[in-house]
Amino acid sequence: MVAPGITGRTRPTKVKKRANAQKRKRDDVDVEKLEEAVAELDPKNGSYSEFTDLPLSEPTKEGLQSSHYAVMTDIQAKAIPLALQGHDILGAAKTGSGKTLAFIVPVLENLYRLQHVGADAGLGALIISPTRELAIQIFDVLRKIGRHGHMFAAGLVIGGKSLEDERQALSRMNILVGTPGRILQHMSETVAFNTDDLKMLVLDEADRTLDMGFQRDLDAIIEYLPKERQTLLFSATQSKKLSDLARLSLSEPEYVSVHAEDKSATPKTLQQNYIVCPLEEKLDTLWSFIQASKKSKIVCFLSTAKMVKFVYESFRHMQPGIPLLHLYGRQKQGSRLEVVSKFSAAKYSCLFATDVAARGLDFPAVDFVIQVDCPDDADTYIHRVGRTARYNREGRGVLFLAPNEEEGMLKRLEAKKVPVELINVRQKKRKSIQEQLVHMLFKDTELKYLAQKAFSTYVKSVHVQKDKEIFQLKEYDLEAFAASLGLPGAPRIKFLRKDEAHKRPNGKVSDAEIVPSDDSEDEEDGPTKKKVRTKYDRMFEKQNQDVLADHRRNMVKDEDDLHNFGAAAAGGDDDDDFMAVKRRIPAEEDESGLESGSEEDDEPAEAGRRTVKIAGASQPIVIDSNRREKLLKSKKKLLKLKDKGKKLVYDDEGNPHEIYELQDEEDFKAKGLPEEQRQRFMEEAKRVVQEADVDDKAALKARKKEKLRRRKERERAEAQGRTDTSMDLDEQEDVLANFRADMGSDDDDDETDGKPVQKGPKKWFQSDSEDDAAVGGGKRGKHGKKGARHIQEPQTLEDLEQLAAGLLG
Ligand SMILES: Nc1ncnc2c1ncn2[C@@H]1O[C@H](COP(=O)(O)OP(=O)(O)OP(=O)(O)O)[C@@H](O)[C@H]1O
Repeated sequence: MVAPGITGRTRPTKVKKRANAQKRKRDDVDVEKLEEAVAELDPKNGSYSEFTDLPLSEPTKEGLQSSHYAVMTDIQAKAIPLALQGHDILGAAKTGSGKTLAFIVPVLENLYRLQHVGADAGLGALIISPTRELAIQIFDVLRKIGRHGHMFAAGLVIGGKSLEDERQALSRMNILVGTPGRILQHMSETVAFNTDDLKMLVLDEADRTLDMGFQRDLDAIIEYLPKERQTLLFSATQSKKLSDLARLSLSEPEYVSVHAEDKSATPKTLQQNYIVCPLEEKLDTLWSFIQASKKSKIVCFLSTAKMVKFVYESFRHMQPGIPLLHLYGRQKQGSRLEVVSKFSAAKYSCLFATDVAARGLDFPAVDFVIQVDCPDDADTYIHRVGRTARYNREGRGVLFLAPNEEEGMLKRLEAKKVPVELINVRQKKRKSIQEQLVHMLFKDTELKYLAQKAFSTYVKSVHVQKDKEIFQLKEYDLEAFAASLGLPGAPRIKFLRKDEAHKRPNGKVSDAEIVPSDDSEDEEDGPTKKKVRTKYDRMFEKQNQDVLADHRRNMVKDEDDLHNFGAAAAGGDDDDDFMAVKRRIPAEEDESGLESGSEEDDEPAEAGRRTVKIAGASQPIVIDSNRREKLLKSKKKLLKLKDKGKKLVYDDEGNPHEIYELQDEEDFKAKGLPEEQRQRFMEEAKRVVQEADVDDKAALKARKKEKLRRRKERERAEAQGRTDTSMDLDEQEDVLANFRADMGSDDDDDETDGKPVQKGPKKWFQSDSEDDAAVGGGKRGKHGKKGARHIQEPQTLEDLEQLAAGLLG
């Protein structure tokens, strides 16, 4: 077996070539015999118990033997003979019962008998898994069994690697294991990837690969495949949905369900319990459980990636005395693989995971599966709990159910034949970690932010649950839940309808509004999904996130919110609901008095943030969201940003002084008694005003005279039949003055960068360029009136800055 995805193929030497040719001859003889023996198999009545009872090729037998597989499991004994004969199969068997070999063996054998081998043969079998980890695991089993003399080229395409490298190898592959997104990407982009001669399609975790999350990718993949092929579907929770069978064009499929008659849908060696635990006690209970089980291997399932990260990070800080690991879909490929291999190898460890680890993963010797957050449905429960008690080993599962989830979930489990028994938590042994969390969150802003995100994503995950008999958001005490995470209050969450979300001016739907389902985590390399930095990366880059944490009454408080909330709780159409986390701009950012509240909660910090110096504002203004930018475009808001201007007077040397400056005490005393000084000041002020009054009256008289003269002149001209459309200088001045007043500018604030600006009519006769600069690039007025300033709507941030400078400077 050669695996181009993992190891390179070496150039065959002459000796090797000869050996290969001899082997092929032997294989030809072998193949004929095998074909006859397979045709004689009696899958329905035959009592095959060991692999050696089946007509298998020598390389496969060797592979099985070297891996110490001798006795077949039930599903293997029933499914393999049927599959060898070319039947389509719907295989259902409990978790950990050996379904992987039930399809790996037929894949190797059927292609072997067809001699579908070598680069010219093209792709013979395609094995699809919903997650990368599971695909890797399947590929490992394939390699283990196929490495003893099989000549197939096998590859693994799961994303996270160079597309180009995979492309090179794809054209030579006979067997391919991969995730739907990446496979489809190659099918549509890699010319040399030819699936025309595909003989077998295998879907592991078939109910999952066929469900909504993968539907589009899978349907597109099937379009590329020949209709004449063998299809094998396996899962612990197999469905016989006719629509799925039609989609896959199965021909008279054999339904192999080996445990259908069993009393329980879960392994016999599995002990299953549940505890009733209010949301706000979950973390305390989990911590206390881990403390009491340090010499164990534990998998804890939580409903969202943020919750996984928060629990992992906070528990790690508290040094639990057992190695902790965490796994979720959007983790970097490298660390995901590292986590899986570390946990597989560990004797004692606790893994916090989303449902990305729920299916198929074969971690050896897991003692406990703790379902901290209630699973979406009974099938998810079965897969999660199936990470323990695999292949006849013992294991324990504990399900945490909030009081309101108990009845509904038990009903679902019973319907699926899952026996769970109630146990109680010893309250004396339960230690509260709330105080520690509060302390940690107080000291660590990033952890606090993570707690807030954990809270909001959890609430979202409950809100979008389909089964409203189990999940009723209003039944949870969210304020107490927030407190149990160490938060001072429940972050504000606003529920938006989808149409509302689309009403946003920029047409964007923020990250916070997009309700993440863990489905989307499972497989992230689809052609439509752009590879971005993980949210984890972004989160830790984000600074100043000292946010949220308002009181519960701020949550879901207005009528609309309650309406939406109620609709969802009443089992309304969930798909029509969107939610957004409302983030408050922290006090230190909000000193400008800008209206707070941003929905761009999860935007990358660097990408979304710009710092703008607004003229007249004492501090640079951080523009960290579209909303904030929009606010800055409002003239009113801009004025608020500006510092209050100071009145200055200038001495004869041109030095500025504040109007009221404190004098030196000695100088003050030297000028006489305060009352005398006041008198003198009043007299002086009176004299100045009187003088000014005389001047003003004279000026006014002169202006009136001049006005009168001009009017008379105009009338004379009119009487003589002359027309003059030019505007009176004084009238023009008035228009400008009014305009200026309309703009709300304050004459007293005429300072730019601390330099005084000359007052008086001169200002209104600036050159065009000066004028433009003063109004942020605004051109002359519509009617081309000289000097009249037309304010253009700012289009860009630069426009906005110039406008701000013009208005305030
Ligand atoms: N015939 C066999 N003899 C001994 N061990 C076996 C045999 N078949 C499978 N196993 C072992 O049983 C374990 C579970 O097998 P496998 O992962 O295929 O289970 P599964 O049915 O696919 O489980 P899940 O439903 O969780 O995906 C593996 O460790 C595998 O090596």
